Amino acid sequence: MVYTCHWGLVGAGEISELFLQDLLTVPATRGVTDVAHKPVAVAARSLDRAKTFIASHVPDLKDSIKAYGSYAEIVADSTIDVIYIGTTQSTHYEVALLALRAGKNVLCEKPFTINSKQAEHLALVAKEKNVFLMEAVWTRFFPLTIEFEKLIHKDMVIGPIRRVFTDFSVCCPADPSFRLYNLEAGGGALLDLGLYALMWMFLTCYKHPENHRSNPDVVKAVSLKSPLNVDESTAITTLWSKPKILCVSTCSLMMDSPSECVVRVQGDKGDVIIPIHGSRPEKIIINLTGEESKTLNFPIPGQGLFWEADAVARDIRDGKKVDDHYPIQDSILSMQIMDEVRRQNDFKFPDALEFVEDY
Ligand SMILES: NC(=O)C1=CN([C@@H]2O[C@H](COP(=O)(O)OP(=O)(O)OC[C@H]3O[C@@H](n4cnc5c(N)ncnc54)[C@H](OP(=O)(O)O)[C@@H]3O)[C@@H](O)[C@H]2O)C=CC1
Ligand SMILES: O=C1OC[C@@H](O)[C@H](O)[C@H]1O
Repeated sequence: MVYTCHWGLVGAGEISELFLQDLLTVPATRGVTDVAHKPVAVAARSLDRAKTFIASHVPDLKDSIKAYGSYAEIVADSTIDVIYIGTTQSTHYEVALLALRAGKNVLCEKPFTINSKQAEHLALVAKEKNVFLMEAVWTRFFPLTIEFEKLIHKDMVIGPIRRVFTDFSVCCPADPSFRLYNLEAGGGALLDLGLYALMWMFLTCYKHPENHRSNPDVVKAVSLKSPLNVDESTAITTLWSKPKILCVSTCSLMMDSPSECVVRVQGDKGDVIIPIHGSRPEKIIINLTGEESKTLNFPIPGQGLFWEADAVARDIRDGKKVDDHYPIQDSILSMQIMDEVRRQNDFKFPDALEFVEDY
């Protein structure tokens, strides 16, 4: 039997539109037959904005998707199984608390929060309320990513891993009206883009079978600040002593990632490379010493946000409170590493953003 997951979308911005379009694609087009999705409602900070969002992006559904003019209203809607938070990161903590306290399951856009204390608090509230909580790091759920993990860890195609380079950079207009250059919106390269570079580090080093999900032994980082006070470029070196891997992860708002390679994993027998296509990689290249280069293709039939939505639907169907593939503990560690990078570089957000309730 097909399980249909009922979604409520919070925030009527860019990513909510892409997420909504992906919820509406037919699951069978990506080979999925066990779960389906139904968007039930969209909330914005004004009713007009929510209505305009629905009417302009999904005019055919304007009578079947509800519009709410406040986030408090949507989290009280009993027909919704899970709330998707697509607001700016400056608000994730506050909006997720609102939804969790209303007893709702939550999928919250990346970066999960501003700091790790907020992330820990959300995990605690989700546990108390016995609801599901996950950070929406969509790329983790791509078939490409799952194959990448299998190739390097299970199949060990390149033998023992020695060194890893990961990057995610996007050339952005240096303008505070753009959220990535705006400190008040939780901007900067690290939280928004560095998170992807750290994701590949997590998959390669943290999830290495010999690492047993231990923290890195060393985290050393340098950041270049913009006059607007956000980090424009950051480089993070991590050392993982159990599998004996050195990893360099970089991010920048000043230039795009080199298209030929955002991830390079070097092992004794060769390299595994992922070239980038925006934030939606579609190829894995395997270069083994003395052999012809091999390219594996993973076309994305849509935006690619539906794979994380499918995983959430299965988790909710099965009564899980944490996703096995991306447990909340990994989001907390990711935020802890970013806290440490910011501490080493004296990079603080305004107090109102760093705020954590006593818990
Ligand atoms: N997974 C992915 O590929 C991507 C993820 N993201 C993540 O999604 C989130 C939103 O990004 P994006 O959609 O590009 O951003 P937008 O600026 O397009 O939308 C952000 C939304 O946040 C809401 N919001 C609530 N409070 C505030 C506030 N105080 N200031 C500004 N906006 C507020 C607004 O909602 P309202 O409509 O209610 O007014 C607005 O629609 C970010 O955390 C980003 O990192 C972004 C791009 C890609
Ligand atoms: O998550 C993201 O991925 C793509 C980027 O362009 C965007 O700014 C970021 O939020």
